[in-house]
Amino acid sequence: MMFKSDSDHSTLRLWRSQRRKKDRLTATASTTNLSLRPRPRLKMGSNNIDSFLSDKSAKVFVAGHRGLVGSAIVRKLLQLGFTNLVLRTRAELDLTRQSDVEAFFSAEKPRFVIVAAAKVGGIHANNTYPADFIAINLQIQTNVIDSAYRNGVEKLLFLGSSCIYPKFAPQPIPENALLTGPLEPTNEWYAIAKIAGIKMCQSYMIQYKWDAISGMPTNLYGPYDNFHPENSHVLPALMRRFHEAKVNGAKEVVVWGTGSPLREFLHVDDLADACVFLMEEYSGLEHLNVGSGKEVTIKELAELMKEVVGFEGNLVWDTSKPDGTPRKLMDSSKLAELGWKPKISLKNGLVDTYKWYLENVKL
Ligand SMILES: NC(=O)C1=CN([C@@H]2O[C@H](COP(=O)(O)OP(=O)(O)OC[C@H]3O[C@@H](n4cnc5c(N)ncnc54)[C@H](OP(=O)(O)O)[C@@H]3O)[C@@H](O)[C@H]2O)C=CC1
Ligand SMILES: C[C@H]1O[C@H](OP(=O)(O)OP(=O)(O)OC[C@H]2O[C@@H](n3cnc4c(=O)[nH]c(N)nc43)[C@H](O)[C@@H]2O)[C@@H](O)[C@@H](O)C1=O
Repeated sequence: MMFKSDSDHSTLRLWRSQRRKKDRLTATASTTNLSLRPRPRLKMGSNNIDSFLSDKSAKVFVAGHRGLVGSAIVRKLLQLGFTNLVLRTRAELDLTRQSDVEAFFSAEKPRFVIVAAAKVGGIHANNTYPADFIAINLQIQTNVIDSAYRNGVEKLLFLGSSCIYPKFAPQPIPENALLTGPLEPTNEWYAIAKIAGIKMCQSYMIQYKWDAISGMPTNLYGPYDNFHPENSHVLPALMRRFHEAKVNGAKEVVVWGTGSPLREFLHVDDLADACVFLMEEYSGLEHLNVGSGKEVTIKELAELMKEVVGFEGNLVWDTSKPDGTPRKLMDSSKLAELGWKPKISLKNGLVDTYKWYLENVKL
């Protein structure tokens, strides 16, 4: 089965059905240039099984396993029965250090890699620390992707972000809107690093026929999010602010910007499910959007958060803070065509995340 889009580099392939064919190295003439052909000399593991899910003893390195995304991926893999996860904190392995990353891959030889380690933050952090956002992310992803390739990793999943798209991209944003216009200034440094990560995966796929894919998640939330008052994303920031206001009996809560920007939110457990799906089902050159398909204004999000947390005061809008991009709803129809859909509604996800927050976050 094959899916095609209209971009030059966008032959989407349901690789699994192809790779089950007996002669796996035979590609059709029409797909030879963009297709992924395994490199037998780099095959790892004694049983040589292609499917990610068919060997739960395969060694999987989840980079960034204590973060929002990495921890959800680890939960998902453990739930699926994976028994050989390789995990390192930043203190144990600083992924910005090339020689340390090379030594780690050379010693551990993981069979699969999911890159969920990055310098991440909300609109204020991105705007305030542009050098960190471009430099750290370029370093982490370059070191991990290159070392993974050089040490025989079979498949790697790189995670970007919906901020890679132009500020005024068509809505919902298709994958081929990439590099068609200027970026949102508040996060262009981070976006440039993420775009470089996508291009690096594509280039290794083209030159080395290596199975390095990219997923572009929309705005995420859930357990183990960053609840920092200034540097976090809007959803955890508001959860904490409303909670503290409720506990302290405050009459109002300040929310940044005008409240008019639209954002699409996806629960991180859905994202983790999508990551496993991509590892199992997808080996195309093009990055794939991973979204919920549902958007809300920041004002609607704040009202919903107020209700979930049980704060009874007023909202005050601080319009001196930036709104950022006006709208970034992603078109995730390609992923849907492949067979993946999110399950968790925003309301249910907020209720669950607030429950987790009450049980786990110490104020
Ligand atoms: N959060 C969101 O809304 C979205 C996130 N994404 C993407 O998902 C991925 C994960 O993001 P998220 O989970 O939110 O981020 P978090 O900040 O929650 O987690 C980042 C993880 O990266 C690790 N890390 C950071 N720097 C280093 C380093 N130098 N060496 C080793 N490890 C490091 C951290 O390790 P430690 O805990 O040890 O410090 C942490 O575990 C990123 O690629 C991000 O771009 C995409 C779209 C939206
Ligand atoms: C995932 C994505 O996240 C970032 O982009 P963003 O979507 O603009 O991120 P945000 O969650 O920080 O803000 C969303 C909206 O919400 C408003 N807002 C209100 N009140 C608060 C507030 O208290 N905190 C924050 N952070 N925002 C607030 C805020 O003004 C903005 O209008 C990228 O930099 C980049 O990291 C990236 O890829």
